[in-house]
Formats: sequence, structure tokens, C-alpha cells
Amino acid sequence: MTELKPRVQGIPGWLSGLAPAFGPGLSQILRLVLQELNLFYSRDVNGVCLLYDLLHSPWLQALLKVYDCLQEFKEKKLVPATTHAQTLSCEALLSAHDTVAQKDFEPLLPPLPDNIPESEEAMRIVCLVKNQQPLGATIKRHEMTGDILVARVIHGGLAERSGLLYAGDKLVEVNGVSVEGLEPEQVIHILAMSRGTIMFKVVPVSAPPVNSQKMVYVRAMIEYWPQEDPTIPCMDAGLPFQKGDILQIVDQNDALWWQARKISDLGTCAGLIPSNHLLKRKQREFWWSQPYQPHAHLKPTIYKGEFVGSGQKFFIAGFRRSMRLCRRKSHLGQLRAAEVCKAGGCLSALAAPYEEVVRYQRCPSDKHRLIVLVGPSGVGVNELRRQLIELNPNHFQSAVPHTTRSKKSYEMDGREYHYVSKETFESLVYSHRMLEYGEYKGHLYGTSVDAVQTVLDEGKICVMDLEPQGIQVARTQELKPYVIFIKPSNMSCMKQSRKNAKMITDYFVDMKFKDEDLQEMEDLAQKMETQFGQFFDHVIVNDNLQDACAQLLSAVQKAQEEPQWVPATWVSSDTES
Ligand SMILES: Nc1ncnc2c1ncn2[C@@H]1O[C@H](COP(=O)(O)OP(=O)(O)OP(=O)(O)O)[C@@H](O)[C@H]1O
Repeated sequence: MTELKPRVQGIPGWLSGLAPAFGPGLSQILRLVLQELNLFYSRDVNGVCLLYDLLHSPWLQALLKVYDCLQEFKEKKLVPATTHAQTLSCEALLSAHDTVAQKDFEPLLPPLPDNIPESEEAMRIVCLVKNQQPLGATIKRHEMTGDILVARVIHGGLAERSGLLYAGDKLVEVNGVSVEGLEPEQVIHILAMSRGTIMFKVVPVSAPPVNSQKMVYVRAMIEYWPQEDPTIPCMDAGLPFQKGDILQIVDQNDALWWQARKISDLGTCAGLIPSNHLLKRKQREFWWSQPYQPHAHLKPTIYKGEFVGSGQKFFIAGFRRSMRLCRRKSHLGQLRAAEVCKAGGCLSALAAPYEEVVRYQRCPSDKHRLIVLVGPSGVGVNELRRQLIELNPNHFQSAVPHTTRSKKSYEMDGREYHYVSKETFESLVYSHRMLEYGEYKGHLYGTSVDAVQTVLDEGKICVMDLEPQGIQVARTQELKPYVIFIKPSNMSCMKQSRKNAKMITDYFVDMKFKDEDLQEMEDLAQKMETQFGQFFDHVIVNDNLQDACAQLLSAVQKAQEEPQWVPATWVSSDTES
């Protein structure tokens, strides 16, 4: 041990001064090193060689140099090289950014050789990954060249979202298989069998179509089932819809097949629907193929009698006695039937299949919209109307009807009826100022547009019931009717809810509903929906009377206060929302 000391002390001077300078961590290591060295020394003199190697190891030397530098650096106070170094560095950074941003990083392609044949076409390779969705494109065969072309790209579909396929692109290969000479069905088969990535080789169309059309919304006045239409270019791409559905037309580039979405389903990709032009053509073909038939009405329009208002706290005009039994026995005059039809009571076979619509929200200063209730006889149209008016007679009101019968002693002109001559009544009919009219016991009865306007002009909501044939006559910009269909519930519910209800008959005898009455009501409701469903803004099933009345009140409020789809012709463009 005695010999060790001078040896250790013989360690170069720089090492002996290290321990305090390195701090506790490094001095600890050095201490351990010396202890180890001691052990080696007591056993084997060659341990000194080990120490020598250790102290000369490059990593320890490097570590010590780093330490020296840091120490030196710590003691120096840093000053910028120049006074405006920060500005300079900022400018340098921006200049570097500008240089990079302005540089064209596109690869420089060699010029095309001059000897390319004229017929050579540029190709585009398109890879689409097929998932659960359809590809969203249809194909067709060019009549002259036989080429397979992309007929249309469906909006919102896979192909459209890729931005790589356009209508008019010529298909050359699918997954390496040439489509030359193939029928579209064979190509579709290849596509249907493909899984995962599908590679198309196409010759791009010279000018891809640009869809600059504005978005149009329409109400479907017909129903359409692609599955039943053999003429649709691609059945799977078809969009089925029902009467009254509001459709967003997204593409009208094709004269025969438009692309549309239902507003209830705007997140999905569009589907094919027949264009207005195509449907009109089909309607015309169908119309000419039919043997001539005089116009058949769903049910004849007979104005249903007079008000029976005794025992009420206030007077409600325009309520009628049910003429169900009378109607069954009635024979309508030829002239009247023809007039009803002329006034728009029957749907023309050539009626527009789509009606352009816009969102309309009534301004508080606007007149209220007319509320029209429609429903099969006995369903409760009058009961609901009565209950609604009773809720707030100052707010809801009926229109005072016209009649050609003479005034009774206790009646007041303009309260129960407007009493007019037959000539005056007929002139109102001929000038289309009657919304609905009919004959009862030799007298004419009807509700005029002006009578409705009188209620609306007073700032009230006019509530009237109409035969469905009258809806089209009422659908004008001035009345902006909101049509509510009162629908019977199913037979078993009706039997229960109408157990104690009585229908008012022509014989002043209230009769209980028989099963056949309920069945007739259900059948008629179905026919009404089929024929006139496109005009219904709202449907209420009248099962529980209280519930139905609450629903009616809420629907009437929504009609007046919330935005609704109405025919575009009712609204000038500056009030569209
Ligand atoms: N939800 C209901 N539950 C029970 N009874 C009802 C319900 N709705 C209506 N009624 C009753 O059914 C009968 C027929 O109703 P209402 O007279 O309103 O029918 P309507 O549709 O106006 O038919 P019509 O035009 O033939 O008179 C009335 O006695 C009425 O109180």
C-alpha cells in the first residue's frame, strides 16, 4: 500500500485536479476507478497497465475535452456577431423560404419525339379501391366506334371522389384485360368479379364536362321504382322515390337521366332518375296507348249541406252535415262534373312529373297560409277543425261559404252564408274564384277564394276542409295552402276508438260506424294517398282525438312559423332561403 501512494500520486497533474472540478458524479467515478486500481495493484502489478489504458482511452479523453469546452463557454458572455444579427437571420430565413417556394419542383420531362403517330392517344391509369360501395360510374358502348365509354360519373360516388374518371373517358383495359370488342355487360361482369384495387386504363375525354348548373329542388309528383323500369341505364344506380318526396337535382347534363338525392338523405351519393323530358315522353306514350275514357273521379264533389250550429257559444261558419249516404245515391249533373274537372279537380295524365320547390318561411308581416284539411268522409276532419277553432276562435277561423238558397229568418248574410243568385254563383265558378262547390237539394254551395282572403286579410288563420280534387285549385301564390291529410288508423284501432262515435247523416239521424263504414274509410284514404299524396304537406293519423288535435295545432304553427318547401312559383327569388 505504501508503494501505491507515490504511484497514484504519480498520476499526471491534470487528473489529480479533476475530482473537485468534475463535481460529485465524476469524482465518484474516479474514486471507484482508483479503488479498483488498488485492488489490481495488490494482486497483480499489471493492473497499472490497465489504469494506463483506461486513462488513455479515447472516449475518456473526448469526454474531458467536451467538459473543458463547456466550462470555457460557460464563463464567456455571449454577444451577437453584429448589432443587427437577428434581423439578418430573419431575412435569410425568409429569403430561403422564397427561393424554395418559387422553385418549380416538377420533374423536367424530355421533349416528345417528333415522330409520334397522329393516332397515338395519351392514356391515364386509374386505380380505385373497391369497398362496399359501388364504383359510382356507368358505362356505355359508342354506337359508331363500338368503344366502351364512361357514360356518367355518379355524384358523391367513388369514381367522382377520386377525380380521375370523367364521363366520356374511353375504357381501354380493366385489370389488365382489354375491353376491346366487349359488350358493356361483359365489362360490368369483370368489374363485379373484381375485388380490392381495380386498375382502369383510359383514354381521357378531351374536354371533361363541367357541371355549372345550379342546384334545383323538386317535389316528385309521381313515384318511381328503378327496379320496375327496364329502360334505366343502370338499375343499381337508380334512386327510388315516392310522391311528395323532395329531391335535390345535382346533375341535368343528360337529357334523359338526371342525378338526384333525397333531401332526407343528402349524405349519400346521388342516384339516377328519369328527366322531366323523359317522363313526359313516357306519359304521352302511355296516354295515347289508353282507350278513351271519360274522366273518372275518385269521388264526386258534392258540397256537403249546411251548418248545424245550435247550442254553440260562438258561431262557426262553413260546417257541413256529412253527406255520405246522400253521396252514394247522388247523380251529378254533366255540367258540374265537367266544371270540377276544368277547375283542376282531376289530375291530367300529362301533369308535370316534378314541381320545382324552394324553402319558404312566412315573414311575420305576411298573411297566414291557408290550412287545408283533407280526409275520407267520417275520419274526423270536421271534428278536428272544430276543436282547433274552439282553441282560439280569434286566431283560427273558417271561410263563410256561398249559397244560392234563400236566407232563413234567423240567418244573417255574410255570417252563415253569402246568399247569391245562381248567375252570380256561376260567374264565380267560371272565373275560377270557387275553391270547391257542389249542389245539394237543387241549390249550389261553395267556398270562394275571396271568402278565404277575407279571413286572411284580418290576420287570422283560415282553416278549411276540401275534397282532394280541390287542392290543385287552392294551390296558388295568394293562398299558399298547407295541406294536412287526416288519415284513419288501422281497422282494429278504429273499431276501438270509434266505438261510441256517430256519423251525422242526411237523415238527421246519427248512426254508429259499421265495420263497412270503417273499411270504406280506410279504402278511400288509401286511394286519396295514392292519387293526391304529392300534395300533402303533413299527415296526421286520427286515432286518439286529443293526440290528433295536439298534432294538428303543432302542424299549423309550424306551417306558419317554420320554413317549408313550396312551389318556386309562389316565391320570388329574393325571398328564397
Ligand atoms: N279520433 C276520434 N275518436 C273518436 N271519435 C272520433 C274521432 N275523430 C272523429 N270522431 C267522431 O267521428 C264522427 C265523424 O267525425 P267528423 O264528422 O269530423 O268526420 P268528417 O271527416 O268530417 O266526415 P264527414 O265529412 O262525413 O262529416 C264524429 O262523431 C266525431 O266526433
